[in-house]
Amino acid sequence: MGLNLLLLLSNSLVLVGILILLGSLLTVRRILRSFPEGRSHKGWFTMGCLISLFVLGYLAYVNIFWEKHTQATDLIVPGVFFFGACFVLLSTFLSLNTALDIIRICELEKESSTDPLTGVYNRRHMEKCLQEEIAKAQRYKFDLSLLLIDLDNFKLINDQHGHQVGDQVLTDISALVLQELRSFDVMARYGGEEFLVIAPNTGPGYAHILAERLRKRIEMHHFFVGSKALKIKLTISIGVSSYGGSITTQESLVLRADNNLYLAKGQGRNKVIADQSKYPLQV
Ligand SMILES: Nc1nc2c(ncn2[C@@H]2O[C@H](COP(=O)(O)OP(=O)(O)OP(=O)(O)O)[C@@H](O)[C@H]2O)c(=O)[nH]1
Repeated sequence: MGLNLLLLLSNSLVLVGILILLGSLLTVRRILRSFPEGRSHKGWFTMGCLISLFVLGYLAYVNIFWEKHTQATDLIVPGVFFFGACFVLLSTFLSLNTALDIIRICELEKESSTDPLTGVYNRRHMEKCLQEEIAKAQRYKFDLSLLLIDLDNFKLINDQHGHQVGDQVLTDISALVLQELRSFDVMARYGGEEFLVIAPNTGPGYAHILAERLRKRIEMHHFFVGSKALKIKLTISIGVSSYGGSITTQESLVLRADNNLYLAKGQGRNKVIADQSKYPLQV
């Protein structure tokens, strides 16, 4: 191999290697933008610094050995540099794709478990959570309560102010209720204007207190909707049920909460009826 060709080849391998490393840095930048702050973020930042150091090393190498490659074996180091850079690019590229795939899967999972209007969980996800909580209550003898919340005379809001205002009220109510719950409580939209709260580690007494707190919070609230000029008052009724006795299944828990909600509506609305044995379960 001629000397000029040897020099051209060895220097090109290192220079192209530098370009490939710069390409990897761009990929690392995209990964950093995709990840929230945290351990992975710090790890990828370190990776970016290391790649930058590699670039400096490659530049120093070309600078020192620009005309010093005289035999075929001198191609080994530039070759290792080149394939090393390819390896870094491939690793970062595959990591980026994996990260984007994971983000997409998380988004799909979130979409499939949340209600698009209010952002709280949907009924499907609620049923899954409830099943898990019942299993825990059975196994570890934990308390468990359900709160079935229904907006009072909500049809009137839709009829008087329109469906869009009704939607806004539903969204605001979800946010208000969520503010009152603990992080491990689960709130789901159970139906049109019905919400269900799963309260783990919560017995009948505290569930009743929680439901009363929610009822009062909504009663005191002024809903400003539309152009904010529209001030709406609204109340909710809540049926509460608690795990224990004959109520040990998903169906019986929901049915008891539903029966209690029915009683609350019957007693004039804006009311909480908690699980009490004096009300027989009506199937
Ligand atoms: N805006 C809006 N309205 C909804 C939605 N889902 C259900 N609704 C309305 O909720 C209303 C429920 O009416 P009803 O079942 O008669 O209950 P209510 O008027 O709240 O009366 P009570 O429950 O007996 O106090 C209906 O007008 C539905 O159209 C929704 O996603 N958006």
